[in-house]
Amino acid sequence: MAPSFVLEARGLSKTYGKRGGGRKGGFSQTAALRDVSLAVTEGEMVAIMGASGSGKSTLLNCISTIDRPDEGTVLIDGRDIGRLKGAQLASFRSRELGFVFQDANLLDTLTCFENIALSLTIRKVPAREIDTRVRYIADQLSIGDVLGKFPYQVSGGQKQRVAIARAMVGKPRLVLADEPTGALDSKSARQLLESLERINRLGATVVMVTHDPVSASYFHRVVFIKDGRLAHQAVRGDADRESFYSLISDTIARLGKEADHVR
Ligand SMILES: Nc1ncnc2c1ncn2[C@@H]1O[C@H](COP(=O)(O)OP(=O)(O)OP(=O)(O)O)[C@@H](O)[C@H]1O
Repeated sequence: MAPSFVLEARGLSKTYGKRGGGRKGGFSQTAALRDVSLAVTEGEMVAIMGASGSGKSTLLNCISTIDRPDEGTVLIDGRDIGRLKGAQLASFRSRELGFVFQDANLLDTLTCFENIALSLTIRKVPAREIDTRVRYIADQLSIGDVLGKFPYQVSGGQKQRVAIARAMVGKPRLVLADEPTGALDSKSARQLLESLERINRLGATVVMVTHDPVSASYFHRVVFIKDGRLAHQAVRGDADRESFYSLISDTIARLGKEADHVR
C-alpha cells in the first residue's frame, strides 16, 4: 500500500522583499526558500534543522498556513491549503493543526485545565467529553496534578507540557513545533521531548524546528536546510538515540565545513 502522507510540501519557494526595495532603489531580496519539497507520513516525527537564517521558520510558517509560498503547494491530508481562505482557513487550522511554540503562550487568567480545553469549549464540545479528553491527555503528559492551577503557579516545563496538551486535545492531523525546548533547562527539555515521543505513540505526527541536535535525536528523521534549500536528511531507522545524535552532529559539522569551503 502507498504510504499515506499527512503533509506533502511540493516545490516551495519564497522570496522576501521587492525588486527595487533597497535603500538606493536596488535589489533587497532574500530567497528564504528555494524549491523545497518534503513529505511526512502518518505517525512520523520530523525535525527541521539548519543554521540561523537558513529558512526553517519560513518553511514551518508556509506549512502552518501562517505564511504563503510564492511558488509550490502544501497538501495536508491531500488537501491543498493554498486554496483555503478566510473562515475556511481558520477552521481548517484550528481542527487539523496543533501548535507548540518556544513560549507556551498560555492565557494567564485561565487555569491549565481551561487553557487546554479552550479550543473544544469554543467548538461547543459537550462539557463531559471535554473533561474526559483534557484529563486523558493531561495524564499522558504527567500534568494531571496541575490542571487546577494558573500558568504562573507552574514550572516552565509544566507550562510547555500544558501547551502540548492544548495542541493535542483537538486530535489534530499534524502537530507543528517551533523550538519548543528553547527556553527550558536540560531536565525539563528531556521531559518535554519524552512527552512528544509519548504523543507520537498515541498517533500524533510531529514536525519540529530546532537548533538542538539532542532534541532532534528524539525524532525519526532530520531534514537539514541550507540557504533555503533542502541540503540533506538523516534517518534514525533502528539506531539508538545516542548513535542518531552522533550522526546528526557529524552532519551539522560536515554541512558547516562545506559552507566554509564555498566561502
Ligand atoms: N519578513 C521578512 N522580511 C524579510 N526577510 C525575511 C523575513 N523573514 C525572514 N526573512 C529572511 O529570510 C531568511 C530565512 O529566515 P527564517 O526566519 O526562515 O530563518 P530561520 O532558519 O528560521 O532562522 P532562525 O534559526 O534564526 O530563526 C533570512 O535571511 C531572514 O533574514
